[in-house]
Amino acid sequence: MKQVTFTLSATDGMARRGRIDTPRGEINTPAFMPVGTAGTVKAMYPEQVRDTGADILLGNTYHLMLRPGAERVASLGGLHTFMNWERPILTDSGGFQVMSLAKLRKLTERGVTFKSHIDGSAYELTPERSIEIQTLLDSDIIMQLDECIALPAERKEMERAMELSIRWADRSKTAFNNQQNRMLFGIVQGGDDAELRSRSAAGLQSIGFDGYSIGGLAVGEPQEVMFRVLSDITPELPADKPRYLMGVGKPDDILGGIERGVDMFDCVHPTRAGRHGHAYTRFGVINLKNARHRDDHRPLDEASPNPNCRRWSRAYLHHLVKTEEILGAMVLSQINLAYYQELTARARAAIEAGRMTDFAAETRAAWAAGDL
Ligand SMILES: C=CCOC(=O)Nc1nc2cc3[nH]c(NC)nc3cc2c(=O)[nH]1
Repeated sequence: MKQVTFTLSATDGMARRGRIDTPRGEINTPAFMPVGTAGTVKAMYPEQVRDTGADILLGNTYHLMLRPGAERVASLGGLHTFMNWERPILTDSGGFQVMSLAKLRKLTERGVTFKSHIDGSAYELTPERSIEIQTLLDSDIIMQLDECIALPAERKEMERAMELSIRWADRSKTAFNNQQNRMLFGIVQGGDDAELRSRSAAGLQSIGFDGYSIGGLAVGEPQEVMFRVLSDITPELPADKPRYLMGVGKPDDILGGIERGVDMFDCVHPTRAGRHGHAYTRFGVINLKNARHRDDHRPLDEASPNPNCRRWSRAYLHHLVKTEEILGAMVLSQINLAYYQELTARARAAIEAGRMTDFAAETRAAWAAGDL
């Protein structure tokens, strides 16, 4: 009997409020998943990540298979024990990062061979090996190996990669061997072509997955292209399965994705932006590198529920960022992750109350009015 299940509890337009129940705890959707690339959400203790409101975090197969290695993590008790995060973890299949990070990549029907960007050692990633790695990590939600191409692209190229990803989806499903204690997601590809996207969605559903990721987006296309693809494809996906938009995004991307029926998001942006001195508040993003903050004794937002938005002056945060002090990365990573969790928590409440339209309008108005 499947121990990881999705329940839809409310809808408002295309927006959905749901919950994924797993042996390691529940995931409230819409959900934002902090990225814990190499077994750590950078500059954060796992307890702090939980305190921001995160139910689940993401681990990257590519990084972990290179260092410390999937078999080593398994021998040390699995990724949850290794990193002291006992709640759910989603892992990616590694395909995207092989194509964006690895050297000397060779992609064939079998899979992809590559050289590590760290020490040049040789690896092979196939649909079967990716499932094996994610199972060794003991991940709660795992991904098929897919081929994601950058946009813009020729239709022939989008079609080739989409069809390969469906064949790899089938091999991934077979290798998954119907494990009951974790979910396997298929990944919809097809670039910005509605017909290819429809074929991908139909092909994956005929194989059958526990959830459906929407891949091949946030790869350089304008936001309106991403939104059009989402509006077209979410109605073609099963209503009773989670939808996960990979690698997205900034707050306005996430709000637009929720409005178009997406349940799960992941992005390095809040933590990476924090390390680069950008703070997300309900008024929008503030660049604390800017000299205008040098004498500003005001906190970021004294009405925020987050103590880190109330206890530090902008001048001090500016100082930490300019001097590249480690505390700057710590404080701003926490502020940004907490903001992303506050945004998704408020969206969940709005959908339950049937006021998603008002919530979206109020949120965008605050961003526009931004007194930064
Ligand atoms: C990430 C979780 C699972 O990922 C996979 O196993 N494969 C995969 N990852 C992606 C990651 C992306 N990031 C962005 N923008 C920052 N776009 C992305 C697109 C894909 C994609 O099409 N496939």
